[in-house]
Amino acid sequence: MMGAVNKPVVGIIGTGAIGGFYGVMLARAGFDVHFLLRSEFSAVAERGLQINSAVHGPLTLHPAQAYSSAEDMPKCDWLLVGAKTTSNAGLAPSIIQAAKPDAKVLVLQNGLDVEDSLRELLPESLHLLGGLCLICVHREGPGLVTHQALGAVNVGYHSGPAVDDGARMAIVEEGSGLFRAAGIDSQAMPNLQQARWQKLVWNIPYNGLSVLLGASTTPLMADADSRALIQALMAEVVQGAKACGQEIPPGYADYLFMMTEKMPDYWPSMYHDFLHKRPLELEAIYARPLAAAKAAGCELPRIEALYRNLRFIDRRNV
Ligand SMILES: NC(=O)C1=CN([C@@H]2O[C@H](COP(=O)(O)OP(=O)(O)OC[C@H]3O[C@@H](n4cnc5c(N)ncnc54)[C@H](OP(=O)(O)O)[C@@H]3O)[C@@H](O)[C@H]2O)C=CC1
Ligand SMILES: CC(C)(CO)C(=O)C(=O)O
Repeated sequence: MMGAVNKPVVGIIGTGAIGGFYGVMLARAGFDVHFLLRSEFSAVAERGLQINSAVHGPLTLHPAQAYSSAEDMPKCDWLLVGAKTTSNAGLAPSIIQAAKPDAKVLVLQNGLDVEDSLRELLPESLHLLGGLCLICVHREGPGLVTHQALGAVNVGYHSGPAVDDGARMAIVEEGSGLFRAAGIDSQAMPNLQQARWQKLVWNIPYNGLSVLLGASTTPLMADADSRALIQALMAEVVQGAKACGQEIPPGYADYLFMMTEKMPDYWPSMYHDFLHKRPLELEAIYARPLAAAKAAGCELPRIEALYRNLRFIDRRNV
């Protein structure tokens, strides 16, 4: 492992599949990484973090700098938020506690406008960024993450003290640079809103259908009816994005569809939430895109039907 001299101090707020994977990769690249945990704190404090990666092989971080309270963490330059969107507002006090006054807070989550509920609770001096993770990871047990495929993180600026595009892109590049230094692909995105819509082209069909139909990607891609449904849902996301002024590149939905055919069989993170009776990220992945499209005069009936089915399931899944 390289020395951490002059490298930014990184805090992981919510060390699950995403927080654990990227945190371990950054720590192994020599960054000084501190992990905030909740239910898995004791296990990680005792045994460290283990990533079983189909891409990088088995990766262990032991000891891991684990904390059950942000009050015990050192002040960090970068905070990577790896909790689900459903806990964002409640995380603000921990983020503030662990942040240097000019820290950068990078929200590694799916969905639209996920930074908004945090922004109003954070001091103006903190930079807020969004990160779109193209990766297949899930928690296998306490401190144990399975990484099946992919890994890139695309980063964009949301809000904060950087006043012009140049200053914003410099911070975004710094964020992308952290991941690249750890051997992870990362692009600096000039338009976070567009990047969030683009990611939804995958999450809106697959996350929801995995829960509704109880099926992972391989069976979903093997059946003519689910394939037609996925393509129709993807087309609606592209339409919604366009209505909101965000252009999805032509052929992008087809590219994602074909990429999913080549991926190993995968259960999206929403299915894991359903299985473990955790709240589903319906607000971020469905309600906000639907509301944004509606406000722009665009109805998305298939997405709306999927959303209503999922709300029914979510309410009964306690
Ligand atoms: N998994 C994937 O492949 C991908 C996920 N995403 C997105 O990334 C985000 C994170 O997903 P994922 O990593 O799968 O989720 P996980 O459920 O694996 O991880 C969330 C973690 O946050 C922790 N947490 C929640 N609240 C707190 C708190 N108050 N204090 C400390 N820790 C807390 C949870 O702890 P506890 O155990 O106590 O609940 C858990 O460890 C989601 O928005 C998801 O949509 C994006 C791309 C791919
Ligand atoms: C689209 C996918 C599977 C990887 O590209 C992903 O990032 C997700 O589960 O949100």
